[in-house]
Amino acid sequence: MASTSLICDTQPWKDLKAHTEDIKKTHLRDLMNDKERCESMMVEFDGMFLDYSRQCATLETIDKLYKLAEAASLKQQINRMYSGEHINSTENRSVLHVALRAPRDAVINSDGKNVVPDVWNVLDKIKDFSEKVRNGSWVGATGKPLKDVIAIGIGGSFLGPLFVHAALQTDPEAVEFAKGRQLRFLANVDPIDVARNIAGLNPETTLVVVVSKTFTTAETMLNARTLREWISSALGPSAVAKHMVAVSTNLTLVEKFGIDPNNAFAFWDWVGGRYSVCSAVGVLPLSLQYGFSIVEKFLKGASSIDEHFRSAPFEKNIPVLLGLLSVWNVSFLGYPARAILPYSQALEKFAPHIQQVSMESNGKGVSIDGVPLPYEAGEIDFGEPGTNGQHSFYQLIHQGRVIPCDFIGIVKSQQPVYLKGEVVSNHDELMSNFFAQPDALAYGKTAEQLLKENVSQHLIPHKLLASYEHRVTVEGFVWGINSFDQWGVELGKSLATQVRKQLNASRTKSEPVEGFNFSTTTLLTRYLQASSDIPAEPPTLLPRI
Ligand SMILES: O=P(O)(O)OC[C@H]1O[C@](O)(CO)[C@@H](O)[C@@H]1O
Repeated sequence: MASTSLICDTQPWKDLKAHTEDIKKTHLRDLMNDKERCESMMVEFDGMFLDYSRQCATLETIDKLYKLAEAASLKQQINRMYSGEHINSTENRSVLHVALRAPRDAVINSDGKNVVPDVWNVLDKIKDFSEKVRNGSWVGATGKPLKDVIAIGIGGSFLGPLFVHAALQTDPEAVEFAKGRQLRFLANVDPIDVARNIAGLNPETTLVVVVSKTFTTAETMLNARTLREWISSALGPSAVAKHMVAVSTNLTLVEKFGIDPNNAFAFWDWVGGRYSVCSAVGVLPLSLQYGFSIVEKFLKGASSIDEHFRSAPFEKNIPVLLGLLSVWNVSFLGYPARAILPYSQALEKFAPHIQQVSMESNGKGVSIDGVPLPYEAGEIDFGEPGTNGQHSFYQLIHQGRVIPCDFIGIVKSQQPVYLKGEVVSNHDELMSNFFAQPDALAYGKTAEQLLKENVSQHLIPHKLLASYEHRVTVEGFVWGINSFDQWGVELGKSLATQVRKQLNASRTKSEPVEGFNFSTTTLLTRYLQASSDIPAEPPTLLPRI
């Protein structure tokens, strides 16, 4: 395609538009009776089993979607990503999170340089450091082992690591490695989050990891200063060297903050924040909690999907199929939302993480060349683990609106329970719901007959993660947008800077609120008035719980 042309001007897009009318006349119940169709809508790779037969699509739809992919040069776009081209053109950067989990001997170039050795240097450094902390050869300022970790970070410097931590918390092997240790995440600038994080912790035995790609994010830096004060007021300023380390691409600012660059773990501008869980962003805190060997397994799983995404033909390529179906649902069937429904409590933080990966990536109104899009891109992602969601928002999906759902099932529970006298194990009970709900949605009242279907096979978080990352990429490539920048978010940040300046000026010099619209001026003024009697407290006076 020419650089300013849009995918909606291509014949495959127009064909799909026309085809939508036929599909709308078809009931999913009838589509589900076509065994041949259903069989061809099941794909398996390395322990993952995808069944997309409950999508409102026929084999003809899928064929037309492949043609759309061709028109969007999807294969070439994927190749460009893997070969380190600057596909994040607005920021003039490669997009190479796949290099973070590549095997040691892989070659992945960015700007003519193989980045894999750099990746492994950092991984080796993390392995070494986390082992020292875990075995007590790296101790705190008073000689005590550091058994608790607070990771400070927000957005991509928080959600991915939190998702993996939540998934590992009940994994029997990981639990053994984590004995006697705690990992907490401090994200919100709300002082309540600080209070909750330090509750019950002793600075003497706490290691703080400041995680920020830019090392400029206002919330993270204030939280970092707050915990620096918490440590130095208790143990003296020199204790910071033993109790604070950093993960960042900006090592200059790390040093300026007062963290020894030797205790900083680097990553690179070719890693987007929301794609950074496999960099030191996730690997460091998780290795401190569970040991590097557990985290390495995670990287290997993601790498397996990376290879699959790069090389599998589209009809067997799980992220490509997921991406094309999402485009179909959003841009052709007009369904703006998507529910992510893992039937696994261990995946409780998966939907919030994917929310950022997907919505910050593809929530765009212009094409990569700056042309306003005459079609919707991105979707509203939300979700909860089953069965909890069933008792919350499922009713609307059953009878209110059509919302495409990702049902994610796990074959083996991390913590199997089978009570004597019960008909099924607790996990079977969970999975009964997993099998029932998609059919209840597809068929209405005939769900009972379909409970016997075996939809899912073994599924593990690292593969799930990489598959979803690549799905977002596929959608972005087809929609012709840049999935790797986030200018909307940047606008919010600069407006917050203006507000911060105003609050400071009003509080310290009684300057009136100016330069904002009527509504914001009113609200700011009222806020300043109502909070004027709150005394300034040094961070050391934060409540100790
Ligand atoms: O890691 P940093 O630089 O602190 O940024 C945190 C988050 O802020 C954003 O830039 C915008 O919210 C995200 O993309 C990023 O994950």
